[in-house]
Amino acid sequence: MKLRLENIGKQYAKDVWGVREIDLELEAGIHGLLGPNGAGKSTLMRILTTVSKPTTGTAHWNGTDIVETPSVVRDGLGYLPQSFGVYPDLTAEEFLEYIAALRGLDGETADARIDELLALTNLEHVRGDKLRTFSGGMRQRVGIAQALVNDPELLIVDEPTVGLDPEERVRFRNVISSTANDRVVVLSTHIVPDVEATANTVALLDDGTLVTHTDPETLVEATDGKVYEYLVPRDDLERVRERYQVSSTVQQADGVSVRVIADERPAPDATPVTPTLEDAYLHRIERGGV
Ligand SMILES: Nc1ncnc2c1ncn2[C@@H]1O[C@H](COP(=O)(O)OP(=O)(O)OP(=O)(O)O)[C@@H](O)[C@H]1O
Repeated sequence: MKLRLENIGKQYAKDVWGVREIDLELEAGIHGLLGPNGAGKSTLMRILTTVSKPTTGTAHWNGTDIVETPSVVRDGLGYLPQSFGVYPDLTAEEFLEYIAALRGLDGETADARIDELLALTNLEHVRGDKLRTFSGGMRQRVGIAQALVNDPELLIVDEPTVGLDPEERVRFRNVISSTANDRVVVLSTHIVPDVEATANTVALLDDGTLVTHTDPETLVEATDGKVYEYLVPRDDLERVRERYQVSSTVQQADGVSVRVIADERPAPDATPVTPTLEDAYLHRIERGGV
């Protein structure tokens, strides 16, 4: 199972490229497509889902060109778009039955699959409830269930946790984690913890180009020795921000504790700390030339 992109570029207008020169190889597992707004994630997802054609390069799914033969992707694709419309008057079960029918599953197979998916997404207890009564997080879990109805080899999930509360976010990540067996999952997001909790690899996009594609540990290791914490007077915070990439701040009685990414110790009393994926992300995005 392999998705292979070579030199993929998408040009929207003269001098306007959504993505450029993307080389990427994705095998079974969860792959976080991470980048700030405007980095090119949606552009790349549209190409992967065959909604849009690349201007340059080639994309192959298991060796078949997806531009020439989009059906190789479409037939085995599960997709959860950013804004997932639901039918408010259907129950969760009815909605999944409807999707299963659209996907051509026979009644018996559909029933078994829907039971399985409702269990996977922790929605068994509300299977008979109308979707209008569901929270945002529950809807997203229905979204994942519908994307998995045909047991797709390629699952694409676009910004799935936006607008969810922290508890739902964790729940959703757990569901995503349990879907990765024997399929390629592409999780597009600008929320680093989503990727930290689930992804086997991270493809970092910035300004339309691929900054790096590696596993999260390697990405974090590359930031080793470059993250510091120290206390600054409140009035100095702006100066620190101008000089360094600030990963976080914590207000304290005697000033602000800042966490910065810096190639050298930013102040005599700054303590080196263990980097997180968020630190590594900021480090690479900054280096990517913001
Ligand atoms: N239809 C379009 N016409 C012109 N420019 C576009 C079009 N779609 C996207 N772009 C530009 O391409 C670049 C990448 O956009 P894209 O939507 O792929 O980024 P993104 O990473 O998905 O960001 P977001 O999270 O904000 O959707 C941006 O500079 C955007 O303005």
